Amino acid sequence: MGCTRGLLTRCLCGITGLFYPQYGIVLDAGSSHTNLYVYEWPAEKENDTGVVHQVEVCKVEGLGISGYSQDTEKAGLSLQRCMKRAQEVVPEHQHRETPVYLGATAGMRLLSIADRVLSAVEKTLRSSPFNFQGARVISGQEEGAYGWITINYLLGNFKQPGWLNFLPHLRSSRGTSGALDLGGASTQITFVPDQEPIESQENSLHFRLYGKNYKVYTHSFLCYGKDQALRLKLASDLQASNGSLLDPCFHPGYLRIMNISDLYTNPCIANGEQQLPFTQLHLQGNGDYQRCRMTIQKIFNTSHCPYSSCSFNGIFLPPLQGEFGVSLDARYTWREVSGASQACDNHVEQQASKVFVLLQVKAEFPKIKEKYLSEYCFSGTYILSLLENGYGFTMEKWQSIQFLGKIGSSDAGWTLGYMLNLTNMIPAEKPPTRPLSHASYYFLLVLSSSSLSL
Ligand SMILES: Nc1ccn([C@@H]2O[C@H](COP(=O)(O)OP(=O)(O)O)[C@@H](O)[C@H]2O)c(=O)n1
Ligand SMILES: [Ca+2]
Repeated sequence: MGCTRGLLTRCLCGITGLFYPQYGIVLDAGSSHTNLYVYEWPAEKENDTGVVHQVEVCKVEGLGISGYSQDTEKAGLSLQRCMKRAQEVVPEHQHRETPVYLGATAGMRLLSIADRVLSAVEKTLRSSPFNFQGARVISGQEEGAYGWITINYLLGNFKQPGWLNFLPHLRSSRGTSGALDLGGASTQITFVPDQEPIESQENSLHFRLYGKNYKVYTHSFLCYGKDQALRLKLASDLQASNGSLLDPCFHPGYLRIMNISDLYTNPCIANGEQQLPFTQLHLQGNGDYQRCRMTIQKIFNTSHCPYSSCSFNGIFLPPLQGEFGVSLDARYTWREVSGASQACDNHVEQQASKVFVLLQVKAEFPKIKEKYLSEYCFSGTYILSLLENGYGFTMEKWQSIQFLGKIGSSDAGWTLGYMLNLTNMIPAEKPPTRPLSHASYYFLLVLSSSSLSL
């Protein structure tokens, strides 16, 4: 029964709706795969007693939507199973009022025909019984911002009134936690620096949340997610090869043949192809952690910095400040490599070296897909290089990194922050103790950059 049919039905739904939990759905269309999240919160959100939390994650089978550029219809069809799952999770009488958002990240930022893929995806989402609110490619800055909001919302760092505070030990002692997101095609770093003002305008965000102002630094490195970073590395190594590569970032015995044209199919690698006298790359692993780090190092250009301090490629990075939560995807690499969710310096180094041994014993990892297993050596080493050499997490700073999977029942990715924003669930001002009769005080998210459209 839908809530729009008939006056009596509408009245009943209006009254009972006060007591039903509410739902929102966000699809995270990443470069490598899509996840659908269902969030739930108590209906009475205006007095802020409730907490928005994740009740379901459905992993879409197949490729990320940007992988269907040759057959865009399939991008839409691939989502159907998870949309059906969402229909089971959200009670039927609430389908029509439940908003659905799709946000696509770096894979789609790199795709010239992203609009065509989005149209196919929209077709599927519109045909669902939910209240479809739009499918779009979010900017790297938004991805960083929403990831930061998610982590701090879930940790209770905004000191939201009525917060359940079920994880007091993770709550940041210094106000807010920084957010690190390590994806397949891009990586984001977002935190509140001590240093003010933030030297570069495009890295600067301003928020007013629960009556407090936050000046936040963020940067998204397109092409420096681990899948694209591997391409950057291979393209760089190839320049000095004859088409055969002995690669220290793959385990001994590993063989892969790649078409050079496939390697050069995206904007991350510019114009190198024409100069190469061969059409295929023959890659042979000869795992060596130290040498792997050296080859990875080449993709971080640290030769110039127009600011007081930089990460790499001339991008401003203020001194690191406070604790950092590493979101979702790095967890995969981390969990299997180290078996621990907490990182610390020496331990990290040893574990990364161990990858090479572990990779030879596939039987130890029966559940891991071949693709991920074969790239563990590169992935683990790349993440270490990025954090240490790219962002400057030195030995003592490692203590400040927490590898997060879930906080409570919710994944620590950008999607929750995205939904909180779009459903006006984060107030700019502290809500008064007595509920207001209207929702006008909700939400004022002021972002200084013009490129960020919220
Ligand atoms: N079991 C898994 C699942 C994902 N992953 C990796 O996690 C990353 C997820 O990135 P993503 O698809 O969200 O890409 P972005 O669009 O965020 O850059 C990819 O590099 C996947 O290969 C993994 O290493 N192991
Ligand atoms: Ca992602």
